[in-house]
Amino acid sequence: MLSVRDLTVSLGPATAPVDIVAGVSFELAKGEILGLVGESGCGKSMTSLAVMGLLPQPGPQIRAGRVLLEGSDVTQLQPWQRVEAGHGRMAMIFQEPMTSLNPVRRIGDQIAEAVRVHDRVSDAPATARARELLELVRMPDPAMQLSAYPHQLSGGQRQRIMIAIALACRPQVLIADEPTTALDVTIQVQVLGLLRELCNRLDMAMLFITHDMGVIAQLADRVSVMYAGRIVETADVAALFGRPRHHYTRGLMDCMPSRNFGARRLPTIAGQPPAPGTVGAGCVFASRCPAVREPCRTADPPRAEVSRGHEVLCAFPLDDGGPR
Ligand SMILES: Nc1ncnc2c1ncn2[C@@H]1O[C@H](COP(=O)(O)OP(=O)(O)OP(=O)(O)O)[C@@H](O)[C@H]1O
Repeated sequence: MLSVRDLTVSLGPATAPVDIVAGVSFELAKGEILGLVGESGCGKSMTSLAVMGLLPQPGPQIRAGRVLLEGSDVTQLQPWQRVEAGHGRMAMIFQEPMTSLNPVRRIGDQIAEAVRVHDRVSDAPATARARELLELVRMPDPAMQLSAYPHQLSGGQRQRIMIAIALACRPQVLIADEPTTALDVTIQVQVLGLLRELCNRLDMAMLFITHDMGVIAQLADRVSVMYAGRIVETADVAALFGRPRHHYTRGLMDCMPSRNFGARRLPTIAGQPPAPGTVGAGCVFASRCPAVREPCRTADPPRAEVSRGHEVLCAFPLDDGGPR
């Protein structure tokens, strides 16, 4: 459904670009959920905005690579140009629904507006579809919610409204950028359950961005781990959590509270990721890697398929990361 190949997003002039996303590739099949996980600043949001055609302007630019939606190259098209050209549909939801919802317009009007734009229908069918969308995202009493204002809803309900608006274009691919981070844990579980159900029911693919390994474990089918603008490991969720092969992935797992029950202090990965523009030759993780060897500091690591569907960007991957 979606194929991203060698995507590179850069800041600065073309003569001296600073890469904030460097050669990112992934594939997303119908109905599949791919988790994109990594610490703050590693380039998750820039990757998703580049895929959507929504990079902030002026600012970062796609310098290389391709975004293929059902085989059509949409790399340089704005979202509305994609729809007009019949290149399929993608939608995105963000962390804080209040920054996307208009506080002085009723929920029904905001959903119906999205329906009118995409389906080119008049007010009555748009409102009927808005109600259907509220039912689809399992809002209680949809008829009444149509006339509510955003401030009358809880955080979880507002995120359901954003999902309803995103579904108005009948997306083949939904990109969710930390949509549950601001919600408390019980509501988070409900919204994650809803997203999973919608992917199954609508055969919709989802790229789910988070810094939370626990959320990935609950929700995703496959996971890509990102570090300093690169995808360093991709695998099925079971393979990645059961047998991580990149030293960074192992480090992230070692930091998970659920794996350190009762510990007085959580382990950390010493050091900081390199700032964009300071990346030199060799592996980007070399300065923090507990297993670094001399070649890692000078030669770019190879991308190897260590088992079927399990890729790792490392010259000396872990081979003993069995179940822990
Ligand atoms: N509009 C912008 N202009 C210039 N640089 C930016 C812009 N937005 C982000 N960056 C930089 O690009 C890099 C990647 O940022 P990005 O927001 O994609 O990271 P992230 O992994 O999504 O982090 P977070 O989880 O904190 O959102 C960072 O170094 C960030 O400082």
